[in-house]
Amino acid sequence: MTDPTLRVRDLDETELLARIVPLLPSGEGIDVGPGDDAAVVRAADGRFVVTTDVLVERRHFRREWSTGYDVGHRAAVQNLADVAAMGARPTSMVVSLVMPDDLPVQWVTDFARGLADAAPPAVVVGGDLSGGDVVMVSVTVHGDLEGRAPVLRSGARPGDVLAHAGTLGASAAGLDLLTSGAASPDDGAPGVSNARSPFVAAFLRPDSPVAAGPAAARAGATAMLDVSDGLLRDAGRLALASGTDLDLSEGALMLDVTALVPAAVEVAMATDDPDGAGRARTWVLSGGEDHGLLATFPAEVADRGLPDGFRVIGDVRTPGAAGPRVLLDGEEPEAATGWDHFRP
Ligand SMILES: Nc1ncnc2c1ncn2[C@@H]1O[C@H](COP(=O)(O)OP(=O)(O)O)[C@@H](O)[C@H]1O
Ligand SMILES: Cc1ncc(C[n+]2csc(CCOP(=O)(O)OP(=O)(O)O)c2C)c(N)n1
Ligand SMILES: [Mg+2]
Repeated sequence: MTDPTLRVRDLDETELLARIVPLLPSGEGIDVGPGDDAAVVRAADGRFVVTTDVLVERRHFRREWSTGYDVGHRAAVQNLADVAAMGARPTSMVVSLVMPDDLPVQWVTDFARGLADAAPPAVVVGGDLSGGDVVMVSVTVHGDLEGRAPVLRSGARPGDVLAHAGTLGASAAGLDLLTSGAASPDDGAPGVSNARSPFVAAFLRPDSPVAAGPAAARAGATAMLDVSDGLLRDAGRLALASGTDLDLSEGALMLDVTALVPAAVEVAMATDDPDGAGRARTWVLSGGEDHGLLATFPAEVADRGLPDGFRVIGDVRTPGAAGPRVLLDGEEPEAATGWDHFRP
């Protein structure tokens, strides 16, 4: 265990890297890993998938709530989900970390451990360190299409089924539990938080069904994306790209809503809100950061059986005069809200 009083400013960059790099996952297919000016990674397919996302302190996480381990885990998962949503297998990632100089070194090594636990099947081949006023993480992940066509957002066709793999609303429930003060994350072991509430855990360390992405592609998924900003908002993006309507079934989402009712009641009690249970439905429809996979499949594929983890939550329809949009049991939802960085 690192001395908890040791700060990033007590070490130089080389010493800090010497503590981080041995913790990172390495593996096959890498000709040059961390330590040179750049990495060299083999790309068997002749193409590679690449995606990047940032996490910014106070915008995506708070250090009072998230340990370094949590942030490392989340940074990996958020990016792996984007590769999976193309139908690809994640292979390698580069990770950049900006941090204030009073950040404990233990936070940084916990970050590396969280990253290492969530990254597989991807390995870490490099990154960058810099000082800054807040903690900021940028991850770029590469993926292997294994000879298949990528699964785009634009391929849904009327008659396809709409399916989802992963959880819906649990992360948003966890965020509201923490924001309202109904739950606290500090009941875990130091370093690796061990939140007692499964919802808080879902928020701090989301779990994306990464292997379901390539499985969906192999099964013939026509379109796919990961749900980061909320089901209605992200489904709207898929509908627009495909030029179709997507009709969600309220009944198919009932179990997701029911699972969140205990959390909704806790938040309602903490905030004196009489419409407590209504929150559960809002979390399912508009909560983000669960990083489940939303995909469309031809009806024949659904008849034969969808890949593991996927279940039908709606269908794809010819758009009406209003243009491509998302419906709930055939009706326009009251408010298609979700996360937007510039118009919250
Ligand atoms: N600064 C940027 N420069 C170029 N392309 C960008 C930039 N920011 C976002 N994009 C692209 O816009 C699309 C949507 O981004 P985003 O909403 O972050 O996707 P996701 O939710 O999958 O992470 C992606 O294809 C992304 O690569
Ligand atoms: C402290 C804090 N407040 C609010 C949120 C909620 N939140 C922040 S970003 C976001 C949406 C997903 O992030 P984004 O950067 O849009 O990811 P992308 O769509 O690019 O994958 C949500 C729901 C949070 N995670 N942490
Ligand atoms: Mg993004």
